[in-house]
Amino acid sequence: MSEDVKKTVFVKLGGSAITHKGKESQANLPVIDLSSSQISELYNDFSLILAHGGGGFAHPVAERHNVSKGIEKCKALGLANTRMAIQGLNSIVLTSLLSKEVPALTISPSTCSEMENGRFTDFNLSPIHHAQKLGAVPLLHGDVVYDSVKGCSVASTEMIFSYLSTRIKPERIVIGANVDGVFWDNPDNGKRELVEEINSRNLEDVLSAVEEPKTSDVTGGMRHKIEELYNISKHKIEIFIVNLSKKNYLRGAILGKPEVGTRIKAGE
Ligand SMILES: Nc1ncnc2c1ncn2[C@@H]1O[C@H](COP(=O)(O)OP(=O)(O)OP(=O)(O)O)[C@@H](O)[C@H]1O
Ligand SMILES: C=C(C)CCOP(=O)(O)O
Repeated sequence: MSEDVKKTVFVKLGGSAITHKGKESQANLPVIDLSSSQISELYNDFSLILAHGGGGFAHPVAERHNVSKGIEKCKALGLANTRMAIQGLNSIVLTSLLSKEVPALTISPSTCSEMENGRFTDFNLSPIHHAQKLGAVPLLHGDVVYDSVKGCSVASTEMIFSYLSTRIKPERIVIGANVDGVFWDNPDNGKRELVEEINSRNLEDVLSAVEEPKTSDVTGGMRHKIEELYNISKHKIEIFIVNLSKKNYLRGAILGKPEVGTRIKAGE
């Protein structure tokens, strides 16, 4: 397929799936490998921009060092420790992708972006474009970024996607997690039911069904994810949350036809 007809798809490998989030620094290697295999089948047909979250590697370290409160609280050592934790996970994800012959190139947002009070004000896209020009697949990750007000801020993958999506305009965004999508409790039958689509009619109800994170999560867990993604979907970008632990769910979502998952679609 020629470069100009390839559709851009952003893919997040969520920390809830690629790590054991309740334990510190434990990667879920089978899920990482399963994701890498599906990416390996598809990366030639799409212009993929990959990213991964912090999971049980970065979130506990960031929390311990109060990184979200800025440099006065966390000091350079807290910032450095958190970046080391995310880089540790990045190296595991990269090893898996390369083992499946996906030419992934890590681009750390902390080296090419800037924030102001927790929102991106600048993100140099050249490293992403250069990687793509060379036939490589950019691999970003949640990170700790220089902040002109707080000194440093934690940037979630969803915040990164939000900023990038107004500039790169992906066809769709796929968020992989350890759940089939977003659930709500059905009071009629007492069961948890998958929300097939989050839209303007049910957004508030869905948000009230979201539970507070049970493990360390400095970026706000599922609630933050839904809020950021809902805002991105206002730009007519298709968004799916799918389960990375299930065979071929990621593949289906990248192709735009997820077997099971939650679609986020503003405006209806
Ligand atoms: N209503 C809900 N439906 C589905 N999952 C929910 C709900 N409420 C809370 N959750 C939790 O949200 C978690 C996924 O969100 P989380 O932010 O941990 O994912 P992630 O993006 O993969 O993680 P990371 O930020 O580390 O990359 C699930 O493991 C689940 O426990
Ligand atoms: C905790 C850090 C450094 C990254 C958080 O990124 P996320 O897991 O995508 O929210």
